[in-house]
Amino acid sequence: MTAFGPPLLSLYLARQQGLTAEQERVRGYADVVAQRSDRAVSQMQEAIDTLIAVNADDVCSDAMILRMRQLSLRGEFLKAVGASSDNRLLCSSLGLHQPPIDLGDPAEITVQGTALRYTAPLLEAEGVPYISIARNGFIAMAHRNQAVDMALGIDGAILATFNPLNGELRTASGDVPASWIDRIEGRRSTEFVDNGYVVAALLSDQVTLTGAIAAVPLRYLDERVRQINWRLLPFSLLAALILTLGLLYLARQQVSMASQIRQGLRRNEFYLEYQPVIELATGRWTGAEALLRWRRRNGEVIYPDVFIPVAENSGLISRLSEQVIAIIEKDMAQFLGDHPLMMIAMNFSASDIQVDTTARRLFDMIERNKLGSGQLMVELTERMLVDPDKARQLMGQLNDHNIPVAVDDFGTGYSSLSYLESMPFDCLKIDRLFVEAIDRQAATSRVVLHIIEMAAALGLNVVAEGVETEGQAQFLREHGVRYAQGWLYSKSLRAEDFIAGYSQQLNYHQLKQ
Ligand SMILES: Nc1nc2c(ncn2[C@@H]2O[C@@H]3COP(=O)(O)O[C@H]4[C@@H](O)[C@H](n5cnc6c(=O)[nH]c(N)nc65)O[C@@H]4COP(=O)(O)O[C@H]3[C@H]2O)c(=O)[nH]1
Repeated sequence: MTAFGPPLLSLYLARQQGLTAEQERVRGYADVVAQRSDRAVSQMQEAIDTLIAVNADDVCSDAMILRMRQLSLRGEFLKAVGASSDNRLLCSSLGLHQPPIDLGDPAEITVQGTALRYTAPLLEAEGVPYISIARNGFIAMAHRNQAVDMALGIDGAILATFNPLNGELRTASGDVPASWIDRIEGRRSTEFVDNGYVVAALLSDQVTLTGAIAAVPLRYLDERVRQINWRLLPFSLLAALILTLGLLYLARQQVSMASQIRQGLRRNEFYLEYQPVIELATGRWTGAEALLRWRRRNGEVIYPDVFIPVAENSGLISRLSEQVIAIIEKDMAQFLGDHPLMMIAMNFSASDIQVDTTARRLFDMIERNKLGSGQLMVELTERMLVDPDKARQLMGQLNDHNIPVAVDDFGTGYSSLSYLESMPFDCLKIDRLFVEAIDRQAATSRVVLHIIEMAAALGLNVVAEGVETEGQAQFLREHGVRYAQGWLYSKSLRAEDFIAGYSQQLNYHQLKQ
């Protein structure tokens, strides 16, 4: 499934890249339209300025008409230049108009007094409307569609100009929905996809206030995306291959770690360390948590966070749990017999809840060594309680054998108070995360108080995990927590070091009394 990621991503990227490129292209066309429109207007303005500057008494004299002809030939957009009065064309570069041609009312008159017409007729016979601007008795005309009359070689492309002040279309080479003009909304330019077209609309910032629009049918975008896709395909296939190989490698690693665990079990490479649990009020050692370690032949020590998940996924965890029980028996049976108030806690995994072989091994071991009630404790994490019926059944069996049960890493899972209430726990272990927060005055530090209150309400013993500072210990003591473990007191110790350490602290406390 993951291998589909790169090709899908490349399809998405091709579409995005294609759209950006197509929008740039369409924007370029709109730019050209605006520039042509500006050039036409500035040529018309210049022609009018030239005629005004002559300051002729007779604006339609032969000399003036000759001048008009010269001017109209000069600019590529100009079609005619003339003199007008009272909305009538008196004469132009085409000659004297007898009678004068009626121009009709202007469509707009600018603040400078320039009259604009978008449909001014020049010669009725031609029947082609011209745009014109008129000022101070002179008029200049250009072909109305000149700005948008370009051979783009794109079937179905639309070019248009509009008046940004009132949103009216001036010239267009196809159907332009009014909504395209509205989309500019106070911006200088915008690009979008609408109604089957990639559209660009912009305002000219040159001589005149002109809006320009260019639109190209979407099928050209699809073509572009196809081209980009072909270019990206080799890379996406390569990425898919690398990803697949990476996943295969990880899977093989898992498989090979599983076979190494099997080998480790055969070679007795696993051992336990014991982290003392102390009574917060006195500092006395009351027991320990057994933590599994794996020392490989090359001397490398591997921690449970690495190998426990692999053992769980490959069905090896029960064999590990059995080994833990066997090691506790070897390391601690004698010690526990000699110190009936000491307790060792071991971690159960999720599958130890599903099948009761681990529990039965534990009962046998306790019986064989005649260990006292509560000398072995089992820790279950909240996440293991997803099957509450199985969990309750196991806890019932453990209680019958006087084995207390602790809920481990409390607060990191999803248990609610009511959920916790329905499970016969004896002890609650506060996760290191909440203990760490005590010193930092973070919002999480308030959570620890709720956890303590909850445990008190349910009559549970509380052990705080990961205590590293005297400040944390003080806080926990003040709030009624009885037990703790953490580096403030001791890291986890090999069995012989734990036993030696226990004797030392016992002597210390006896001397103190
Ligand atoms: N930073 C800090 N860490 C502290 C401190 N005090 C203790 N720790 C570490 O916190 C972890 C406590 O064990 P856990 O919450 O039961 O969490 C355990 C437990 O869930 C699991 N585990 C360990 N041994 C076994 C085992 O025999 N069977 C199973 N199923 N799981 C085990 O692996 C987890 C990790 O164990 P470890 O790596 O040994 O890590 C241990 C311990 O070394 C402290 O003051 N500061």
